[in-house]
Amino acid sequence: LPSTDTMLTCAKGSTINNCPSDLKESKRATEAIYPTLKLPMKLQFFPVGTSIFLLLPILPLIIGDLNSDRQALLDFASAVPHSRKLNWNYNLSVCSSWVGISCNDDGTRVIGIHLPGVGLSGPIPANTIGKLDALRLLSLRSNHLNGNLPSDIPSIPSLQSLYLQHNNFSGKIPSSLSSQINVFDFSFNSFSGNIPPIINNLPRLTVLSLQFNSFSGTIPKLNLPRLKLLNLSYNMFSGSIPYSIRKFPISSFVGNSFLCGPPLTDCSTSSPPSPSPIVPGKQNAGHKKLGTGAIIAIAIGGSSFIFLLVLVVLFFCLKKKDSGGSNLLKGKTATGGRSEKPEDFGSGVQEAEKNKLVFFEGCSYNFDLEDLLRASAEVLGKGFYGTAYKAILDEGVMVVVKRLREVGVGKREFEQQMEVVGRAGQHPNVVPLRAYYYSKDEKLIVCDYIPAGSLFARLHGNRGIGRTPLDWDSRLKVSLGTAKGIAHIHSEGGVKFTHGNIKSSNVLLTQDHNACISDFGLTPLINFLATMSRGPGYHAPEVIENRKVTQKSDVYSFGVLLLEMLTGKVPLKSSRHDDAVDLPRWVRSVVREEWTAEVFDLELMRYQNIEEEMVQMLQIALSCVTKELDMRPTMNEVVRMIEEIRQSESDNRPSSKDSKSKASNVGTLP
Ligand SMILES: Nc1ncnc2c1ncn2[C@@H]1O[C@H](COP(=O)(O)OP(=O)(O)OP(=O)(O)O)[C@@H](O)[C@H]1O
Repeated sequence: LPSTDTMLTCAKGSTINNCPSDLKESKRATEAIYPTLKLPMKLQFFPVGTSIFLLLPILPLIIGDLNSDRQALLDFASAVPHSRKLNWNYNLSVCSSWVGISCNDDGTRVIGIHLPGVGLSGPIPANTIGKLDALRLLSLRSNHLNGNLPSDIPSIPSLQSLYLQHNNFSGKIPSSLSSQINVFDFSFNSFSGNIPPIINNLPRLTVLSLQFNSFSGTIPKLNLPRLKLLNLSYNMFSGSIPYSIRKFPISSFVGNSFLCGPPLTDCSTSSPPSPSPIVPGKQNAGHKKLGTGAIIAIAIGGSSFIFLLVLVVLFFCLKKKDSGGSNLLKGKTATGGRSEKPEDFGSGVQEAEKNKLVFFEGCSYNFDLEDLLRASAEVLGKGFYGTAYKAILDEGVMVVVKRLREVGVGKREFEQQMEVVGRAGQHPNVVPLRAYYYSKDEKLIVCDYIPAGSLFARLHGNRGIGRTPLDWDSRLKVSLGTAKGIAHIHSEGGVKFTHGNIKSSNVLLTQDHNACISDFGLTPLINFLATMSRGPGYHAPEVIENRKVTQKSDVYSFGVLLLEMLTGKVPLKSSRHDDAVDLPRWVRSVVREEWTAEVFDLELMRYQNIEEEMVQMLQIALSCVTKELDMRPTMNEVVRMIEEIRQSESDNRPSSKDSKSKASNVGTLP
């Protein structure tokens, strides 16, 4: 270290040129890290300051900040080649613009690196990622990284989730691990050595995935109370499976020839582990030489094995060719979903066109098509736009992938429409859209998974015992939310932009009944006849007669949706629902006969003092389903009218006795 005097000389100087040359670098670094702190200039007045100044250059090492995080990331990016552009530019904001980086709430530290499938290759040097001492999640899966994992990475004190699967890392698991780790995925690499006993020092560990590596030795006694998922399959473990992990399924252990004990075969019946006779080496120096017979037997066995292997590989290659590339997502029908045959999605994706998922602006996800195709998935259902799949990506991110069929436009038109759709899709009542994909044979749309199901399912599903009806307050909330979502789509997309497919299965609900509208803006992309073939339940008369889709035809469909919520009836001629009717016509006829109270869903009759609100909602619905489109309100007007229901009600909430007379007023409406 330079002498205190030299330090002071430098500290007193107002410009960097006053520093002796050996200190210029350190002063520069200090000022880069603390651009607003002029601490060194003030230190001259306080003797104690000298020692603080001495500490300054190493302070970032002790207490990291965003600048040190940025530098560590830049060091990583410059040392590790990557084929995908990361936008890690010094002039851009680390927290909002750098691909794959997430920060804490106040934007002062990097807490997540999420770079799956970005073409990272080669080894990771020490002192890069390992310096990010606030990091909680590191996902580098599905890259081409190799070499040893630097020991400073898994020992980052705050690290909770480590996803390194599908790379080519080798060497041992580092001996120092953060005690915060709860997900440890090293699968599909070339790691070797034992499972270090230190793994027992991870009390929070819930996932330990080490499958498809070259780990060997006996499995240590694992004392991990929170462990939910364990996979040690396809390694070279030997000996008996410890009691503490025998509860895990057989799939957790298969592929380890010398491993025994439940759930695999009993140790007494399986052959004891023995050194490999095939590759005699140093370890076998003390063992008996093999006889000629044994060598011939091994040779015959070996060549049969290779022959079989070639056959299996050939079989899979042919199968792959057959299905157009099928290590793709296999759906399983969701519980309660339609019982159709699961399909592969992405089966038409050309190899050359992979990784061209286009993310909508503001989307912080960073996965690629291959991640989607590899993710575990289930079929949610089949609509007329195509099949919807729920896909769970590695970090637990759930998305819905819609595989569009009957797309009747070219790539440019598709992309232009997606631009508008992306712009219109940013609203709390619109399902967040994340990405799309277009190729000759495959068109996909990716959006968030909304957990509590659709309005259709809540209104008409599970009519049996244990059903919880959707109460009136929730229906009111859903009506307003949906109206706001559609109004937003109309105003953001421009006058010609329509939703085009408003119906209760396209209104998705969050746990607290916040409504999100989905599947909008797709009508212009889809073959119109395919659209119409689904029945006229929600379609305005002009859509059926003249194929005239406008924002006013959306208003009509929304009116039908309101009637569906008020009556509990399905607005379709459906063989599967007995109470499916042409709702606007039926409601009008009942109201005309002044039996308005009869239209309401019996399930709503148990709630007190809601008739006035229901009647007001019925008025709004009927104004939306007016045959003359010019007489229909705009969606903004509909929002205002629904908002007024509660405002007027909060002043003067009527008793249920008034309902009969109020209900009869509906008959005077258009
Ligand atoms: N983002 C999502 N989150 C949760 N469930 C969804 C999501 N998108 C669709 N679903 C559900 O998946 C099922 C199939 O949806 P899909 O949109 O493909 O068909 P649909 O709504 O029945 O018809 P259409 O194609 O006309 O919109 C429906 O039950 C729908 O409610």
